[in-house]
Amino acid sequence: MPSSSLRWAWSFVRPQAGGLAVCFGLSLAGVVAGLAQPWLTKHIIDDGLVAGNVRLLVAATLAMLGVALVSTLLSGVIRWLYVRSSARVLFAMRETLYGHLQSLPPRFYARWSAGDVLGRLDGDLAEVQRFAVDAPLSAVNAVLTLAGAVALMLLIDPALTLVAFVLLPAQILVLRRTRPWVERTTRAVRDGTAALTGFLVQRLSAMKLIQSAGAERQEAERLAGLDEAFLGSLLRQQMASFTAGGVPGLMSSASTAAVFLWGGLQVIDGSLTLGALIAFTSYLGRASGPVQGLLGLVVSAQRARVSLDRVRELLAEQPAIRPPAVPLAPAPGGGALAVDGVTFAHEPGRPVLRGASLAVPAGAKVGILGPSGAGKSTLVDLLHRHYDPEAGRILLDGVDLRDLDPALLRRRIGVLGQETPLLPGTIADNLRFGLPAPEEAALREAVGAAQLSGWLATLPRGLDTPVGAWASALSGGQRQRIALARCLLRSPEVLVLDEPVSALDEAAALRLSAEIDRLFAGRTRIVVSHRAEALAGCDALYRIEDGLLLPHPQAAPAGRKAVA
Ligand SMILES: Nc1ncnc2c1ncn2[C@@H]1O[C@H](COP(=O)(O)OP(=O)(O)OP(=O)(O)O)[C@@H](O)[C@H]1O
Repeated sequence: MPSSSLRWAWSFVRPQAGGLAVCFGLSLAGVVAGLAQPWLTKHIIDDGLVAGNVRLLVAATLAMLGVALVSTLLSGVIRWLYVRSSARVLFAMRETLYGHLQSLPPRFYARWSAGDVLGRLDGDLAEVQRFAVDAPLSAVNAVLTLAGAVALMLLIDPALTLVAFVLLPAQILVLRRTRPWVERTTRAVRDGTAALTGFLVQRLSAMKLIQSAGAERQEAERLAGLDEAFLGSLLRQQMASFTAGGVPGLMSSASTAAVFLWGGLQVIDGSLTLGALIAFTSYLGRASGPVQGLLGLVVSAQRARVSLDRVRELLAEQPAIRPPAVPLAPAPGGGALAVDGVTFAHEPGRPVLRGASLAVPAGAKVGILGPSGAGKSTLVDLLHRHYDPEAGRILLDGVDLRDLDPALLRRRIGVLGQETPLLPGTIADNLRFGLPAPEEAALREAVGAAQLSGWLATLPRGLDTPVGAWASALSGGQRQRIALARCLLRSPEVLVLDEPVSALDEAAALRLSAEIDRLFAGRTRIVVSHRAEALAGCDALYRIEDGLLLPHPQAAPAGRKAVA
């Protein structure tokens, strides 16, 4: 495993080192208690039963009971401490990864399937955490048990101990040979899980389309096809893991059989007591667990390595913007925007904007027209600093967006887009989303201005209606109005409207546009649309053509009402 990956995993384990160290210490006590039992068995048989010593028999049996009690208590405490530390490691990893995902641009979310990201955030992280925390604990446990058991076995019969472990080098060799196979098949299973989760996430959100298109059977068959492919990789991975674990396991059983044969012959000729053979085989049983465990750790290390690589692929994705080390204070100016020679490409060599320029005076309403795919949404994303221009700059009141605190910039420039995503929670939660704690009065005012009051009055729980159950029951207009109220609550200096009324019928679109004009009168507005009539009433019109922003003649049909 590359050392940088291990360092990354270790940085999450280190803060839990205290709790884990206590686990290690208690495990040591547990190992000693575990190893005492076969020794007591030996005394019970040889010195109690065979010698007819009742006092020793009772004492040793009581001691055995005490040891069992201590072992049980210790394992309870260890489990509690272990789960607490281990879960904290997983949570810290997941929170770090989620923080990173929050810094990634829309481009990332367009390229990666939700299922793939989820798979890495869930299954892969859990695999890494299991290895990072379980492995050291099980390794220490296994090494201590093994060392103790082997020492006691050597004490009982050195030659028999050699017989017990003669196949160990062969077991290690099998594991080394099967390693690439296990890794390859594990990656295939992880990828298959991601494909399945991705399929389900996409299909569940497009169920209405599937039903309308009558594609239920076709989609069910697709799922069955994915399941079939997944089963293939799962079986291959299981076979690889089985071979890597099962063949050495078989060798262990052969060693145990040899010990019984050799040791049994010694008991028959009187050179070994029956109690000693029973204790020896009991230690061998206790030692073969750790040997299997240590060999199994190699397999789980291989699986963790695949998962760690997959997690680090996510971490390697770069944010598109870097916040300034010391943000500049916003300049007073009332929201004048300037796009100055901006060039930007989503993919190398295919610029969407090439030297585009535009000046929007404070308080003006400017329309930007462009056919589908011209780069309108890309321009909006640049204005909201989801990306930075490759060349040129965008200025808000004369300050480069790159010099402003991104959170503050996104508060000052509001975007009302085509999509109006709602999060689980109440309607009020959705309105307040991202704001510290707006006054109740401000909330009511925004609701009134967005003309939501009438509709909310018909809901038994009003603003406290949970959106989760309702989201899909909300009409396009209701969603748009929630988005508008959310925007009003944030009171941006500049409002960017990216086809915000495209989901509405013409009459509703006209009404909402007129309201937006009234509510944001005097503030800078940029309206983006592919329809010229949606841009009537603008102070100036531009069109996006060949990556440039060119002045466009006012084209609203005479007598038509202004549309924002
Ligand atoms: N994440 C992305 N990766 C690669 N190319 C992209 C990405 N997003 C947009 N593009 C491309 O950039 C170009 C401009 O897209 P954009 O979404 O800005 O156009 P638009 O004018 O807003 O179109 P529409 O009116 O259909 O929304 C298109 O060719 C699009 O395919």
